[in-house]
Amino acid sequence: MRIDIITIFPDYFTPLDLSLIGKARRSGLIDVRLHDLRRWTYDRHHTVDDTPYGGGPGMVMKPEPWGEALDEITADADAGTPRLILPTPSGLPFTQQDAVRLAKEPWLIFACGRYEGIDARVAVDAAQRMPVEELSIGDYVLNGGEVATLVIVEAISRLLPGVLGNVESITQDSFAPGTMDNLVEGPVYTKPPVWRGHEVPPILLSGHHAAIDRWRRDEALRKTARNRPDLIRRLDPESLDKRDREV
Ligand SMILES: COc1ccc2nc(C(=O)O)sc2c1
Repeated sequence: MRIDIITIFPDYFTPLDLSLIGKARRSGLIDVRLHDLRRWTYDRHHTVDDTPYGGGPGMVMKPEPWGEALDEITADADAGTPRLILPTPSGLPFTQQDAVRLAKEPWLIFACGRYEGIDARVAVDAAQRMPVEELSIGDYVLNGGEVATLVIVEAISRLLPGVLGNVESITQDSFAPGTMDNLVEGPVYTKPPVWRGHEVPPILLSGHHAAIDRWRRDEALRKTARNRPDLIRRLDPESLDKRDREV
């Protein structure tokens, strides 16, 4: 997968050099390219923003640098057609299902807004040449799209074949499509079996894998009901067995 990130703060993305994603980049599994938006400005101050039409507080990102940046980056005709992701508080909620869907894309471009946002015509103009998605990582506002892009890129990249050593862990993730659809993970434990008087639930030491799987699902249902009743309401009743309904 190729990922282009356009930002006025490229240094925000040094975390993508670390850990499993950094390893995947070095092995060529993921091709991440950072672009400083100011490269497409030509005044002395490399201006990327201006006052909003209609008045109001703050500044809006000018369309010209974005248009030229997207033109140049997407001119790479051999790379196919990218999907443009615009992180914004007003976007559609980004979910694990979106991560699974976007992990199948060959080429993503992230446009990191700052200030009050990017001139709306940038998305309209880009949509004439590629799919465009406005996504939000949550009901709160950040100072820009960089942190949201880091979150989305990590959620997607970890699903790519070869990035995580243990593929099995993906299927047990919270929200993972399939058995964990709309469920959060229950508690996890490791050695020692007793720590400060706190015992690991004996079932986990029993070696009875079917019973352990059942216990884990029970705990996931309990934790989801406690912390995310909104997800419980979304559960497909058909996906619940008799035991699930008793939990
Ligand atoms: C101006 O660009 C922004 C500002 C805040 C913000 N908050 C996001 C979020 O997903 O919460 S994305 C995003 C982009």
